[in-house]
Amino acid sequence: MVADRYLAGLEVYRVGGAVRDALLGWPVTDVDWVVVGATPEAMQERGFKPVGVDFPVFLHPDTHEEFALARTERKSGHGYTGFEVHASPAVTLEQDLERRDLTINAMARGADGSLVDPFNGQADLAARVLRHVSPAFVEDPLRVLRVARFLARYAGHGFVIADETRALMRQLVDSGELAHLVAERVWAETEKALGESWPEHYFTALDDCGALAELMPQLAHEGPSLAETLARLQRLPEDIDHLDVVAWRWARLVEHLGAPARRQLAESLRLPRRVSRLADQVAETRGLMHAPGALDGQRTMTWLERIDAWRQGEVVASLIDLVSLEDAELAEELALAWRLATQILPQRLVEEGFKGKALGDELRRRRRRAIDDALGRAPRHAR
Ligand SMILES: Nc1ccn([C@@H]2O[C@H](COP(=O)(O)OP(=O)(O)OP(=O)(O)O)[C@@H](O)[C@H]2O)c(=O)n1
Repeated sequence: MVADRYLAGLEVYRVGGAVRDALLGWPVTDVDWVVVGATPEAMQERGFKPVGVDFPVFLHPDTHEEFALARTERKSGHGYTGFEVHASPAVTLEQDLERRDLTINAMARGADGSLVDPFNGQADLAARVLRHVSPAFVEDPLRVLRVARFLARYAGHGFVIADETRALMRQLVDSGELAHLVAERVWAETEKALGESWPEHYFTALDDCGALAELMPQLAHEGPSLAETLARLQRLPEDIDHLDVVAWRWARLVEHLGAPARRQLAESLRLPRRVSRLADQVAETRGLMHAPGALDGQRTMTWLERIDAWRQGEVVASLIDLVSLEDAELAEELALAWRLATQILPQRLVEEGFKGKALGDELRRRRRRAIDDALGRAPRHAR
């Protein structure tokens, strides 16, 4: 770092997640830096590229790491955007650390390797406590979600939320400030939490402070106990791509909701289409599993149509895998039915001279016959 000519003479510190994760012995991927005593002009003269809209942040010309000028923030309106940012060469490192959310995120590492830790983040890290830095915590409603998300990341390592911080989270919820969070931010935090190792802790932490009832009332109020719902998060099909884990976990979370509640939730969070679609497909599959009576051809066809199997064949195997977690026999029937149905190729029917509506009708008829054959062969059907 000393050899870095862009930084020569600048007072810079590593901050935030990079310092925290290094102390935990975790791999550090991106490093955030704070610069003390500099002006935006000086940064640009050195070749740093300004990127911050709301506050002065610059990208390093070579490494593209983020360098933020030390700043303070004061609440000036609602929500997480209602801030007055004050960055000047006079702002100290301690002041910059003080505006941060958690003590474990409010440590800095100097160029000489020394740790700057005015809020005892290192002690909280050792004691496995997520604790707010100052009463200003309540100025940013997003922090309720951030703390819950950090718990989803660290709970398995013994971390808990400090009682006083829980009280502030509750206070933030009671103040009504959560209503000012935009859907995209709520989903962005939720999406990250769902990708963590212990996502269920995100939802229990939100439930404990009343935020779940505000942000996702359908989950807080409908259906079985939250604990029962959350137990499903760790039960996923085996073969899914790790990039799809978030969508699958979300789908498992909402599968018990009726279609209107699921739709409301998807709209209120502005879920990406692929996430809400998978949720619908999983809910349809749950419906099929819990329908009374034995599986028949009609029901199988309806399920395949509702999950859009003919156009999205790649998801069917995973849905069947999901069924197998609860009902191996049913999964076997579905797998056989699906395998035989996919052997009916539209191209063959075209070659036989079918076209237009007749083609669609014939395709459906033959697929149905293949499914009926498959179910006739399946063991349970013979009972
Ligand atoms: N609402 C927020 C957002 C960010 N921060 C501070 O800004 C730092 C960087 O934020 P971010 O990159 O979102 O989080 P990281 O702590 O780096 O965590 P992650 O590992 O998730 O990137 C945090 O450590 C924290 O000090 C904060 O205090 N309040």
